[in-house]
Amino acid sequence: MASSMSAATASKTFGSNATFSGDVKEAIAFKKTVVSTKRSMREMIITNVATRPPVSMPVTESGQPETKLAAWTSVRQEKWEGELVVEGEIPIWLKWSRLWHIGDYNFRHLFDGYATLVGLHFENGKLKAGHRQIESEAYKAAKNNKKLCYREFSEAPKAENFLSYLGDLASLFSGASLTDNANTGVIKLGDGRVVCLTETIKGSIEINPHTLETIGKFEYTDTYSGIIHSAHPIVTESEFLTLLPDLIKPGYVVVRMEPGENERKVIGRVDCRGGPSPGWVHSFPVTEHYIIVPEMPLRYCAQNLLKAEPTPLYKFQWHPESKAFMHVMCKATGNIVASVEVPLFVTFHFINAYEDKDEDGRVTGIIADCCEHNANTTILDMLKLQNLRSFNGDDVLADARVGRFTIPFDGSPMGKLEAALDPNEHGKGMDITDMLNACGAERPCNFPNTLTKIDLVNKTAKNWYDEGAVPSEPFFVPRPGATEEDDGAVISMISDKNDEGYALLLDGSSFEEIARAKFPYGLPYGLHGCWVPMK
Ligand SMILES: CC(=O)/C=C/C=C(C)/C=C/C1=C(C)CCCC1(C)C
Ligand SMILES: CC(/C=C/C=O)=C\C=C\C=O
Ligand SMILES: [Fe+2]
Repeated sequence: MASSMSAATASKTFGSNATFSGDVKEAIAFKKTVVSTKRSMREMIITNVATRPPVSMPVTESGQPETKLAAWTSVRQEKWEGELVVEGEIPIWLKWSRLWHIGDYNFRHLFDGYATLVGLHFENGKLKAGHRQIESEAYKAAKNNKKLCYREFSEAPKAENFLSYLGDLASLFSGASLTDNANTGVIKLGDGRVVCLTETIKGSIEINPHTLETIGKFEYTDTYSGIIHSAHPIVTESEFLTLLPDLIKPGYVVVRMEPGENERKVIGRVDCRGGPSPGWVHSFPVTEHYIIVPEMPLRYCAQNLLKAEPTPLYKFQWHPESKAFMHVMCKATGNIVASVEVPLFVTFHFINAYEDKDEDGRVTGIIADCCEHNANTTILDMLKLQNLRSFNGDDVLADARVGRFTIPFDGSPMGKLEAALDPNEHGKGMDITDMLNACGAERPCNFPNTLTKIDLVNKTAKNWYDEGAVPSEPFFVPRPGATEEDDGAVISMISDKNDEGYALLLDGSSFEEIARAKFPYGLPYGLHGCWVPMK
């Protein structure tokens, strides 16, 4: 990619020596050939898989059996640990997976589900793996009461009467009724603490990356009283940067937190240029000197936040009349150095951003790339579990592209948004990216089903595809001593046909398969993860 590496990627490093403890008494160990590499076959010991409870096969509205992809099902037990052997030298890999139902309660959307952490640890040729539920208040309350007790992404407990609705209103604005279900991402702070996040601020939960145990709520000690933040802060060894959407006075507060601290300090503020509320900021990009604040016309909606039943766009509303903008804030001063109108867009994930310079080295503008859904909000509906489970061969995934924003610094009122490469290179599917590597599409499909490596200089892509399988977010791990940006391994967790699943390793450069290691059972689709270097 013709750009500086993002801080988030640069912070992923190698480590070693993570251990998982297993309950030997309960363990049901058996030998099974599970790892195939191009060179050898190896053995794995799996623990506790026999505790898998029976699961009934879900059916679609028309009564047809649904897909046997574990991706769209619940994880089958709260906890599992096991070990298998591969060649390699990769540290703990934390990755998300989901519990879609609790008791009889079934969630509706991919962005719902109680958080399960999945850890992969490759060390000296051995792969240890495990998963464990995060003990959020929302999860514990749902488990104890056998019903939803907090407002989740697409679901809310139903108010029993008008008075309790009024109480709900108050508790919404205080944040008390919102979930702390940290099901979206996991970050390693510069001081080594590992925190799981979602878009509610109270859903920041510290975990032990070795055991995957929940340590407790990550408390911010500043006085900021807002309730939501971006799901993807930018985290480096030296700082944590995030955006706090202001729903009262539409805008965004940009904050920074130092390693070892729990206090976010304000860098600056951006007022929205459109209304009636700030645009959804699932993620945002930064460059060396600037923080880029996107103002997307898919905006938070206070009325929808209050509804118990899902609306077509959940907690959001599409406001094309409010237009779309990109703002650029100087990291050092908090001043806004550019604010341009751009074509309408829909994105969850920014990929990267860099400063464009003239011959004298002066910054002339910003280039920012994202996974862009052609300003089409139907992607949110597509990600309903019922839609994902009922794939019947029709090509229903809406087209997406690498959207490249150009934000000039010369005072022009308009910026540009164009495809950075021909979307046919990646099957016109594009999301869930780790810089160069993302998920693309092999049509027909209803969800991104390939791993794709995008080359934004030559405007080409290399694709990996396994018929019927759904890959999770690819993770690039550089080889120690690498000088080329793609010298390393790409790892993804694959949900395979027939309820199976495996960890996949691709060569970062050729994108050829190096190894795969089968899990004892398929795991539900996970969103984001991170590397935790071991001491
Ligand atoms: C793209 C993606 O993964 C989005 C996840 C979004 C989440 C988890 C949003 C969560 C929210 C709540 C749980 C309640 C309040 C509103 C909102 C921020 C939408
Ligand atoms: C799964 C996903 C977003 C995850 C957010 O964190 C987006 C899928 C988009 C499909 O094209
Ligand atoms: Fe995300």
